[in-house]
Amino acid sequence: MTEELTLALKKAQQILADADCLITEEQISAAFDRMAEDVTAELGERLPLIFSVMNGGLFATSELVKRLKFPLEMDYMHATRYRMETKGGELDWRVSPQVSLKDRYVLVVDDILDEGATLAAIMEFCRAQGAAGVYSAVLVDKKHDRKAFPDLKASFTGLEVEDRFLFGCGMDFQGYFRNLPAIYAPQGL
Ligand SMILES: O=P(O)(O)OC[C@H]1O[C@H](OP(=O)(O)OP(=O)(O)O)[C@H](O)[C@@H]1O
Ligand SMILES: Nc1nc2[nH]cnc2c(=O)[nH]1
Repeated sequence: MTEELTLALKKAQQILADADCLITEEQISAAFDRMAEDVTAELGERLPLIFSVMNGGLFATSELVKRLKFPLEMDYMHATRYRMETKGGELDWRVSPQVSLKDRYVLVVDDILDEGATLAAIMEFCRAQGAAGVYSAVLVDKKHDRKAFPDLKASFTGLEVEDRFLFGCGMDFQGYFRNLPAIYAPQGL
């Protein structure tokens, strides 16, 4: 490995060693079980189109769909507004859905609803495309009063979490740790 990569590895290892685990793997798994039950009750007979919001939504989508035992279709979209930062900026639409949403029941899956600007824009886009019903599922909803509009909620929420910068379960810290099966907050953030 290059010296640069070795340094990056050591730094990342230290961040993880110092981080607080806020939600355990067992709690995450139980949350996905509950969400899957609720999604099945609502969409099990609707042949839904499930969209993963890349990159953060990949983990949650995988965990959710493997618990859904009914016919559905999967696709993805890519919108980002945090990039390598811990504060959100303008929403950058990188990939729009490539399939028709007209008359379809759509479920948008993401890792986190924080301020909600990302999800709100995606939901509006899906409605404008003529979807018959637009639903959202997020693994975590961050508790604070900075939502894009009051009472903004996902249709299906796994867990509520305190107002700290999070990583794990799809969420990255400086590009790392999306793979971790539990949720952490770095020291000091
Ligand atoms: O509720 P908001 O404040 O809008 O934030 C939530 C969004 O932020 C993260 O994406 P990010 O922009 O970091 O892109 P990524 O998924 O590629 O990491 C996350 O995956 C959500 O899509
Ligand atoms: N990794 C990460 N991405 C986010 N996007 C919005 N909030 C967060 C957060 O707490 N962590």
